[in-house]
Amino acid sequence: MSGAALCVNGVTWRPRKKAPLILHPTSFTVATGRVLGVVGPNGAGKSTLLRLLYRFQAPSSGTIEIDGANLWTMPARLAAQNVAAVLQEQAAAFGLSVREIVALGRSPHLTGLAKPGPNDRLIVDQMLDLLDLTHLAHRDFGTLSGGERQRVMVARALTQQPKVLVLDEPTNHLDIRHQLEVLALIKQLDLTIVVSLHDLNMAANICDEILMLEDGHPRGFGAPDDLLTEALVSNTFRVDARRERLAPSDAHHLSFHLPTI
Ligand SMILES: Nc1ncnc2c1ncn2[C@@H]1O[C@H](COP(=O)(O)OP(=O)(O)OP(=O)(O)O)[C@@H](O)[C@H]1O
Repeated sequence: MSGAALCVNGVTWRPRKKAPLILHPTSFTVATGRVLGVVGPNGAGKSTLLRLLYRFQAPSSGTIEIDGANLWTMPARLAAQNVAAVLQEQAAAFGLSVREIVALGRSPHLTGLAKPGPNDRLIVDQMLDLLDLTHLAHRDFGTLSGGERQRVMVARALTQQPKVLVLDEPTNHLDIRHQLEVLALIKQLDLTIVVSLHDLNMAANICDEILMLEDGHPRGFGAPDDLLTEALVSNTFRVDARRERLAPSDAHHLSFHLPTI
């Protein structure tokens, strides 16, 4: 797998013509293999932006390019070879096993009515192993816990071998161990990644750049240490944010308190 440059130029989104904008003009570039974190309070527009990136809803204006190719004018199959997504809410896939769900990730790579070949099966096995799912391969997806389902969806997205991986709150439902594993995986993947996260310390830890959204407006873009200042975090989230350095790593750590009146 290898990443691609993602270039977002002035995208906006509104649910219908003449409705107020939910996402105001937003532009940024993610270089090949970098991890962009999208953060902001509830209702800031994080999922709305992500939906434009995995071709679920079209931008009302602006363009999204992957290595210079317009994501929204390329054929759907090509788009699916370029971008995979892991979403917060997964439709229950009744009757399908874990292995069958993960194997669905190969669909954009199969031509016509072609059946999966040995290479496709090998990729599925590798991703089941990577996400610690081999022992669950034959279980009905509908019987899994929330965290197990989340790992299946990450495995399916990786089986798609995309260039850009979009993850909406990927650590929801995961216990601490599996959170750390999914975050370590995100850090180590040779892909371009856009991930929305509520935990700002987690975002600072795994992201190369952060985009801060508030009320559908981009409020800042930059390296975590530069962007996540006490002032920006306090103003955007309406809290008192303190930033200190942790020993012995010397990494920044944010803590939050309700403002005293
Ligand atoms: N189809 C729609 N029609 C009208 N409003 C919408 C639609 N989709 C989203 N919104 C509104 O747009 C705003 C942004 O929603 P979005 O889900 O993108 O926020 P978010 O930053 O992902 O929030 P959260 O952290 O709570 O998941 C919210 O106020 C939401 O109610």
